[in-house]
Amino acid sequence: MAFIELKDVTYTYPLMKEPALKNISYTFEKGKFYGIIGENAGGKTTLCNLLRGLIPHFYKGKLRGETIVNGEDIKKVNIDLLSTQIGYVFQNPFTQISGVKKSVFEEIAIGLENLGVPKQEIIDKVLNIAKLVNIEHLLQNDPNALSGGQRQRVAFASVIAMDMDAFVIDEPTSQLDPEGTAGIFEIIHMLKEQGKTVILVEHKIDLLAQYADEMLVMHKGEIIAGGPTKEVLSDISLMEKGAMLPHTVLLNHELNQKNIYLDHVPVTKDDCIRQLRTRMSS
Ligand SMILES: Nc1ncnc2c1ncn2[C@@H]1O[C@H](COP(=O)(O)OP(=O)(O)OP(=O)(O)O)[C@@H](O)[C@H]1O
Repeated sequence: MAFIELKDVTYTYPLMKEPALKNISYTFEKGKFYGIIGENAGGKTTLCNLLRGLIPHFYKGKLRGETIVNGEDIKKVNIDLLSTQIGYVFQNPFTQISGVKKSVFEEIAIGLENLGVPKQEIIDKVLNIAKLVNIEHLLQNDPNALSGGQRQRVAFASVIAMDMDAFVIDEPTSQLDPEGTAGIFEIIHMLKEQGKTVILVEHKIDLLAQYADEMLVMHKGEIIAGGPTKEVLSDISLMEKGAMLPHTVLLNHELNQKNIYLDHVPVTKDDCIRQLRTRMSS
């Protein structure tokens, strides 16, 4: 079932000549996990701003085409209502932290309080999420005195605490080490298992390849490839347009140069190992 439909959308920020998004058409279905990749300044964050309704409700500029959310044109959708349906984890965790709360606990609880959730339910939810995101030990700390990685976890926790239908998440692991990154991916995967729609901008392509149902590749404001993850990431030519591809796809390419061919292009490590084992034992 379609959740967000983009129909030939072109968007130009105020005072800019070049559009940041060009002729974008794509359908995001309910309950799927979408990964967005592409070169720097390719338009990924701008696409997130559109999906979350910040374009056109917050960012003005020139917008052409249609964005349909749950069957309704986004121009007519109430942005406050939308913010209770689609959670947005911003790229910069410093933007997300409210700056007005004295403890991490209060920071995570802020959205739930605004929704009028009963006090005991708020406490249970915050403790639960803090455990999931591994920030229990920070709950009494000042949110403004956290490291970048800690802020990123708190920002992420405060959004997923809201238990929305969909999440637009822009580079949630940029400040995290491999262990922290793997933890965030596990939680995102869990959200998907709960039937949530997840749209994730991320540079860590090997993890995206493992979890995402569909991938979109952006280049100069356009979606140059979009569809099932395996199909999209098998296309080695995307590297010429600045897209990072999984290491296994690069390895497969090297093997092909030496006339060694696997059954299909492996986009995950497990698939690659399986295929190599089969080949070596035959
Ligand atoms: N608020 C803004 N006002 C004017 N131009 C902007 C604004 N935000 C982004 N842009 C421009 O829009 C284009 C797309 O930027 P965007 O941040 O969406 O790309 P991105 O793919 O998310 O990049 P990155 O990977 O570096 O985060 C860039 O040319 C950028 O300079």
